[in-house]
Amino acid sequence: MSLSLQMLGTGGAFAKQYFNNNALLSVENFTLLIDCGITAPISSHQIGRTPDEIDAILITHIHGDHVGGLEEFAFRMKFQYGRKPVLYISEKLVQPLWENTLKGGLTQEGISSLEDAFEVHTLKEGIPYSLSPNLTVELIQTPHIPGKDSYSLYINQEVFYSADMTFQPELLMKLVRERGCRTILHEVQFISPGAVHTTLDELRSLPEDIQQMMYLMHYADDMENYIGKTGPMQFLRQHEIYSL
Ligand SMILES: O=c1ccn([C@@H]2O[C@@H]3COP(=O)(O)O[C@H]3[C@H]2O)c(=O)[nH]1
Ligand SMILES: [Zn+2]
Ligand SMILES: [Zn+2]
Repeated sequence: MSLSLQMLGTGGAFAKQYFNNNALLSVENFTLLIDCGITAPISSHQIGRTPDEIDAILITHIHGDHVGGLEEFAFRMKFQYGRKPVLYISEKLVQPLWENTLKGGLTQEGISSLEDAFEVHTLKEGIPYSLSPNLTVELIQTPHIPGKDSYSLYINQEVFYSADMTFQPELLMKLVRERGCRTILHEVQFISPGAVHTTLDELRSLPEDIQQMMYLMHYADDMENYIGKTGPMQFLRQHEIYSL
């Protein structure tokens, strides 16, 4: 069963030419929104998608470009569509997402916890969960900011979707050599050192066969300057529909 991918945005946190790096992943009649950043509402609007068409949201980590659109999403679902959005999230992110990101805006009569605003499904790392009959997602914790939990995704045991993360060549090699990974959607930073992200130079150091299965995302506004400089790796384009 092939997966359909449409990025709501492919930009890094400070990009202005591209929306936040959020993805619509569809299989059969089920659509998952991977991260819901500040620009998710305007980007969805531009492609004519409304919140009620999204069956579930999954959050990788708590930065604005990944969670900044959740307040609007929850309020629209409550007041325009009369129901709670389904939210898949690491058990470790529930408390910080509510206490540090959403509590201020969403708290009112009838809403005093994350569960009051969303139908929350907590996920443990390392376990594939069935979100729909043809979609499984496994959280893989990957390093981003020290002390801040962040989770990449292993989708249907064949597609790796990186959260924001530092370069983890051993993980990528293991996924491809031992776990059947055939497609990698990876964040990229053009300027070294990566610090909290993975650089283009680091990705270019991977074996050629792994670069061939890689699409680049979460990039800066000068992406066009790097066309032709990424070896076999291709840039994902926002709003284009890919069959994975
Ligand atoms: O220790 C830090 C924390 C943050 N930042 C910047 O803030 C951005 C937050 O969103 P992001 O994770 O997509 O990208 C991050 C970086 O651009 C950083 O350079 N070093
Ligand atoms: Zn980010
Ligand atoms: Zn981040």
